[in-house]
Amino acid sequence: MSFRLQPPPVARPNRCQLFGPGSRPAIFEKMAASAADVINLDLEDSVAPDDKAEARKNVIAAIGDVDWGKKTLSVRINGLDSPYWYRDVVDLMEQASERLDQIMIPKVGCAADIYAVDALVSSIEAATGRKKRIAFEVIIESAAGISHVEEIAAASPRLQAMSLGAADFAASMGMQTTGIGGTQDNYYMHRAGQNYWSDPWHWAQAAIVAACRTHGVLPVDGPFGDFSDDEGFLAQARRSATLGMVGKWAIHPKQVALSNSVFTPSEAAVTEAREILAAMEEAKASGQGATVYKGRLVDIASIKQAEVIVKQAEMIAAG
Ligand SMILES: CC(=O)SCCNC(=O)CCNC(=O)[C@H](O)C(C)(C)COP(=O)(O)OP(=O)(O)OC[C@H]1O[C@@H](n2cnc3c(N)ncnc32)[C@H](O)[C@@H]1OP(=O)(O)O
Ligand SMILES: O=CC(=O)O
Ligand SMILES: [Mg+2]
Repeated sequence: MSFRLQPPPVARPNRCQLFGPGSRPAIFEKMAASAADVINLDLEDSVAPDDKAEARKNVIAAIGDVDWGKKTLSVRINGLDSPYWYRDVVDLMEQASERLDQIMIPKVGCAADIYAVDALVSSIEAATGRKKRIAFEVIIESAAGISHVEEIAAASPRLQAMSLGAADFAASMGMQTTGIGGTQDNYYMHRAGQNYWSDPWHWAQAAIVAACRTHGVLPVDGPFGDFSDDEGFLAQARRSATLGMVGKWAIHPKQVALSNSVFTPSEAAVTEAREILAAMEEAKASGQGATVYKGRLVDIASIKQAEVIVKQAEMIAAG
């Protein structure tokens, strides 16, 4: 371990982030009744330009009026390249109730983007005397965002989570696809007459996880557009969980249970992790740094691996 310790991220469940357009208030109660850990009311790309002002009003009213329970309540503002974002921030911070937890900043390209929003939010917090310090989450969804991912992860103590936005990311990178996440037909290796599909999102996800883990931010997988394809969603989510991501977006309510099922450690995984910890306790008691569990090596690193799963399960249970 480096002399500089890896900071832990915020301890709250983030297995699924359910999105809904701010221009569709009829679904807000349904979002609140869902099993998602995080709710993202959207002012950005699911809202048409003519509806931006109305969506902002809907969202501000719903933050105070709807019972969001214990969920993390986040609003996705418009991008800093738009004429809408400053008004999103000012109105949310001046008019929304203290129930608002978080602001999601889309299409971040560098640390200065977060600095700009932080300066505005900090000033309004001080001027209005808001008690709850607003947290930030960001979306990495551009070539600039992924190129500057580490400085972005380190940009503000407000930053709690970072998502990969596969749709805008693909567009910004010039990728030849209109699919949002998941397997891409033309991304395969060929050998001996067989095609083997590979994962075009993997490198960006791994970069995000590394930046997040370095700076104590939750890494999250973004949208999977084909909400008729449950198996495709599950495969994408399982790859993300295996890489170290803690959750995934749902762009349709049917994806919430799928995401929760993947990002909640299974009973079997938790039992095995506890058994590894017990085996290592026994090994330590007899002066050993390594031992054998079910025919395989476990050592001091295995304690940390097992603790990831046990802590995640305990944090979710505490809820
Ligand atoms: C690339 C990105 O930026 S992704 C993030 C931005 N995108 C979004 O926020 C889109 C979020 N999703 C949606 O807007 C919608 O789910 C759509 C447009 C994809 C589909 O909406 P619909 O055609 O209404 O879906 P469908 O008919 O299957 O809905 C089934 C039920 O779920 C409800 N529902 C639909 N979407 C949502 C949602 N996001 N949250 C909660 N409930 C929802 C519907 O009202 C309907 O309820 P009912 O059974 O009581 O009538
Ligand atoms: O905002 C999300 C995306 O995939 O783009
Ligand atoms: Mg996007």
